[in-house]
Amino acid sequence: MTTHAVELHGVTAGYGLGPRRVTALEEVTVAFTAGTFTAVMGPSGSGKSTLLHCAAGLDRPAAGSVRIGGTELGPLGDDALTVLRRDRVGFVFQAFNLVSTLTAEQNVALPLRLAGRRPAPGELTAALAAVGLAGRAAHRPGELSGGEQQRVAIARAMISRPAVLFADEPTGALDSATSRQVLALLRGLADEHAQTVVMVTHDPVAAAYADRVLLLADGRIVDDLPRADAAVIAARMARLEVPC
Ligand SMILES: Nc1ncnc2c1ncn2[C@@H]1O[C@H](COP(=O)(O)OP(=O)(O)OP(=O)(O)O)[C@@H](O)[C@H]1O
Repeated sequence: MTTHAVELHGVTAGYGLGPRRVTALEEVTVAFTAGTFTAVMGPSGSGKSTLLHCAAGLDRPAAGSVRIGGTELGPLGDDALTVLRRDRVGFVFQAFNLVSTLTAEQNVALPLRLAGRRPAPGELTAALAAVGLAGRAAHRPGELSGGEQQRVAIARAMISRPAVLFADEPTGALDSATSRQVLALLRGLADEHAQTVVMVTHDPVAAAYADRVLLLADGRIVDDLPRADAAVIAARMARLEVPC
C-alpha cells in the first residue's frame, strides 16, 4: 500500500508547438506523503504552477506519469479524471474564483451540489465556522474582504474533505495577519485531518508553515528541504535568483 497521496514520475510538460514550444517541467519525479504540507517555491517561470496543475490532473503532461491515491491519471478519460478530481482533490487559487451571485454558504455548497449530494444539516455552517466565518454565511463575495473571500474558497475546497488540497499562491493577495490565518488553516488540514496540502508560494514566511519545501528552477527540482524557518528558505531562494 502506498503512503503517497500524489506521485509524479518523470513528468515533462510544456506549452505550444514546434519552434515556439516552451518546456515548463523536465522529468520531474517527486512524491507527496499523505498528511503532509509541502511548499513549492522557485523563481518566476520555473514551473511551479505547471507542476501543481499536472499533479492535480488539470493538465496532462507530455511525458511521465502522475498518480493520485495510487490511481494513474494517464489512462483515465476526461470524465473519469473529472470524477477523480471531484472526489479526491480540492483547489484554492490566488483569485478566489467564487461565484459572485451566490452567498458564502452557497459557494461552499457548490462542490457537494456538483457531486449530486445534499449537505448534511449543519455541514455548511460548520465549514464556515471552521474558517472563522460563521457570521458571514449570507454575504455575497462582493460584501467580503479579500481574506474572507479566500477563507470561503478554502471552506469550499475543504467541504468534500479531499485527500489532497492544492493551493496556488493562496496568500498572494492577502495582508500578513490574514495570511497567517489562512496558513494556520492549511497547516491544520494536515495536522488534524491528515489531508495532504501542496502549496505554491513566493513567500518564505508562508513556506515556513510547511513540512517540506521544494525549490524549482528551469522546470527541475533543485532543492528539497525539510521544515525550515523563513530565513533559511529565503537564503536558498536568493541563491537560485542570483544569475550565474
Ligand atoms: N499558457 C501558457 N502558454 C505558453 N507558455 C506558458 C503558459 N503557461 C506557462 N508558460 C511558460 O511555462 C513556464 C513555466 O510557467 P509556470 O506558470 O509553471 O511558472 P511559475 O513558476 O508558476 O511562474 P510564476 O511564479 O511567474 O507564476 C514559463 O516559461 C512560462 O512562460
